[in-house]
Amino acid sequence: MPTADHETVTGLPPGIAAAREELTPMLSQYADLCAAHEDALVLFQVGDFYEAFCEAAEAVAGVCEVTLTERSDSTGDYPMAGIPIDNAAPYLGSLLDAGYRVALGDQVEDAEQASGLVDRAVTEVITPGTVVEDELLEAGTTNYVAAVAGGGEDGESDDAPEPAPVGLAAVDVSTGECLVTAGDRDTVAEELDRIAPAELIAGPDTPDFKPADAERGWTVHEYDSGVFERRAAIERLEPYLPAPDRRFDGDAELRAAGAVLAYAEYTQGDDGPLSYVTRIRRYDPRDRLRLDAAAQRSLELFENRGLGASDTLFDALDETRCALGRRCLERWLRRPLVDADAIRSRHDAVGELADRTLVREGVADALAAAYDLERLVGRISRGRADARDLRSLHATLAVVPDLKATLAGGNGGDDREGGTDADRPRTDHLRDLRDRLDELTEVRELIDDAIAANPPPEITEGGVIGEGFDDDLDALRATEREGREWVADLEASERERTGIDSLSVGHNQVHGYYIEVTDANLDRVPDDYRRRQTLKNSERYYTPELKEREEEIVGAAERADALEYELFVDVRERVGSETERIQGLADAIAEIDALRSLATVAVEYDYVRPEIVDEPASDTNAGVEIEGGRHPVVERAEESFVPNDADLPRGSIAVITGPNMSGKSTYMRSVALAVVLAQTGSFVPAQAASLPVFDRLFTRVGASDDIAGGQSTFMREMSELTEILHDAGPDSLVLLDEVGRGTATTDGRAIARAAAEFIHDELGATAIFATHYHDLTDLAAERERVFNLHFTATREDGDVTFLHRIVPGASSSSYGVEVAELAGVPAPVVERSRSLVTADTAGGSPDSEAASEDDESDGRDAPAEEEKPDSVSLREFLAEESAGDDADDTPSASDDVPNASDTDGNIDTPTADDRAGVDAESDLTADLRDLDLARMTPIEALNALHDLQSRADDDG
Ligand SMILES: Nc1ncnc2c1ncn2[C@@H]1O[C@H](COP(=O)(O)OP(=O)(O)OP(=O)(O)O)[C@@H](O)[C@H]1O
Repeated sequence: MPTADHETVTGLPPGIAAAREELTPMLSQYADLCAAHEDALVLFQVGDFYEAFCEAAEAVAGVCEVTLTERSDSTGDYPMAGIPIDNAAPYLGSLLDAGYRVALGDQVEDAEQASGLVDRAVTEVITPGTVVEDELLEAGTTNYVAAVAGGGEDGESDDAPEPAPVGLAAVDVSTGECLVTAGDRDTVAEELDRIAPAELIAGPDTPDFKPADAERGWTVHEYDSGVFERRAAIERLEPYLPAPDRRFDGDAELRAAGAVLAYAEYTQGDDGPLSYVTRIRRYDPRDRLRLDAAAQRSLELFENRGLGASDTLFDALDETRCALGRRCLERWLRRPLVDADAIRSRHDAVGELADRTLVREGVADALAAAYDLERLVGRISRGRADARDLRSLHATLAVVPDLKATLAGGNGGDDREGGTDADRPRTDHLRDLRDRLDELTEVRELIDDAIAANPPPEITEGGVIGEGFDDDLDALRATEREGREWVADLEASERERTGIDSLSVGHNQVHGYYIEVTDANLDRVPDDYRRRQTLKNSERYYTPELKEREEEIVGAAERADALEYELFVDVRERVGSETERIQGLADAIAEIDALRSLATVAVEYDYVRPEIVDEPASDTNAGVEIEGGRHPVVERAEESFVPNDADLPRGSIAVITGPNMSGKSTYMRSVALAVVLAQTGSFVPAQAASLPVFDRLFTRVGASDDIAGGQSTFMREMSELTEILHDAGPDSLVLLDEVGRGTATTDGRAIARAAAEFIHDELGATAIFATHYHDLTDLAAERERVFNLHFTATREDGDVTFLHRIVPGASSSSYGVEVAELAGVPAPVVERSRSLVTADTAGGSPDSEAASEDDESDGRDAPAEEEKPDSVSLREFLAEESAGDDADDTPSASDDVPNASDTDGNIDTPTADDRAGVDAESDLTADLRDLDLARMTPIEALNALHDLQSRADDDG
């Protein structure tokens, strides 16, 4: 994230401003462009370089690591730094990375034809969110610029019962995709995190949105407040869609959409509407499974900070063959579906492609030749495409007939039934996609006829238009060709005519064609030779005829080049007029590739189609039922992954205990990932699965598992918990992994318990709660829909083997000391820990492992440990805490605050004095239980805890 203050080097550099009155015309032109682009660093074309001057030059030299030179003219010396236009991309990339917007001040007039100063204008403003240069964009990704806007006066009326909605609009300028939505502040913040724009445009009444994850954060850019106004937004949007004020749900959406398009147009040279933004898609975030940034991060959907960067769910699913498919798959995974029929429809298609191996492989082969149509069509409509781009479009269109035939079973057929081609594809979904494969025959033929098979990268120097496309061009080329042939024959004919064997015919840039005769033969030079140039040992001549031919050749070549350019631009525009159809084709290809990718993964990694149960939660408690479920990413890294079942009725809470490293986190993530996969349209890694449709997925993972910076980890943990307790409902799936671990154990376990009770009693969400606080397993006895699960490990001669198998009931040992030993903690420390644990547990509970094994026969509803009274005193809490179940707790700052257990020193054997405080502590416990966590801000929660802790100290 850029942090530098660029004020001194965007807009007019102070050094130039100071000398403004006496600048030469060229620098004065530079100053004008700078003044008109206050928010950008202007790069000014001088010949083959983009130059910057004064302070801007220093910035360019520093960021791009190029030499700072000086331009001297009659008015003074100016620092100058430049980057080569031919190889500008890496330098522009560095400037964008450093947080700059860059305005390209190009020469817009042929330098040779200009009389006086060449005209220059800003043709493009390159910004992190609107960059379109292929070299600066990652293949197969999206790059959004977003704008957020309030609803204006209407939405902010004091009488409004609801908080004013916030509008959000995002455009990918490289592809033309445009999304618009609105919601309350939290919803929009979540959507922003999901979209992860590279750049955010802020208006006058825009709330301040900070990225949840600094590494995926955006650059915020304050932009002209006028474009956020309602009237301006309507005018801006009119060319894109008729009656825009009736097409959006409220002014907030309208203003955001108007503003983002205004900014996008500005960055593309302010040439008016972007013709390739043909579909402005409104959506409601509630129509998709809501996965906030914390969930995306902890489920490692797109990034994995622990393992290698490629070990993410997305990578595990990505078998796409083209950039279109990759982008589509990413979109799907960021926004899984919540409509059961839509989910089943994708499953149908994946199932069909999984069954029909030849079709799947045929489609893969065809798609491998597909280029990124979305970006191609963007370049074509922007008038930036070259002849090679049109050829790439042609190559992509050429695969469409194959793709259609393959999907119809014609090119590969049906390996299962070996039947005829009738009525294929079998599923509506694939049939519909096949029908949407527009062959665009006219466009394909036009490109094939017009554009040379292997055109050069330049479109102004000829060679881009094929033979036979245009009669005038063919005639010019014929003239040029004949002229050259005539010249090629000239040497032989002149040698014969003059008898000079050493006579030669040549050409150079300055003098054109010439006939060269050495000094020894000058006496034989015919009368019609005219002298052109004298060299050391020879003379160069031309003849009137040679001159005439030369003019013919040069004239024909020049006119041919100009004509080719005109023809090319015309073809490009004709192709551009089909933008919408090409985008429709791109969408269909993208979906086919994404579905094929999911099918390939399903076959290769043995996934199963999940049954989707979509009765409302109130009608059935049918919840998550998974047989032999696996973690899609971890299973690929483990030699032998142990599959586990999951049976989670709606509204139930599974409390999972077990040793460190036994697989608790992996298990709960497997369940959540099965839900995400199923709702994305994918099959799931399991032997069988039946899943409800969830509308939101929340995760809260323990502090030590969460390395994201920013807030204090405990603070962050509490903010996320607050959000869950506010927003989760009966259709939510909640994962809580070691909640409370970021603070002192006493506080942590109190929060964990209170949160679990609240989720059960008030929210009715389905939840999995992994914890080392073993007393949480009591909840199974106290609450109807809470049950215990645990992971087992075997201990032999002090060695621990993790079985990674989940079984009903609770476990009480965390094997923390053994894990510490495995990790290489020095032997004396391990031994001392062991003796402390033994001392603490002496006279304590029976062998808890044996107890929990017994519980297995009781099924999941049986409480695993001894029944405990409803209300546990703080003293008992503390005594339990000492039972060695939290040996892994990360020390935190708050651990330093003395609490009852710390000051006591011998917590297993309370003294008489201690007992005097029991009543007070019971009050404390009651107060603790009474904390209404869902309605507290994190700060209030912290203060309350601090207060309780101080009272515990005073009482003790
Ligand atoms: N079902 C499984 N089969 C095989 N290996 C597994 C399985 N589950 C987990 N593992 C392995 O065990 C390691 C630890 O798993 P995980 O992080 O889920 O344990 P944990 O119980 O949550 O540990 P902690 O309590 O210390 O956070 C994983 O990194 C993985 O390599």
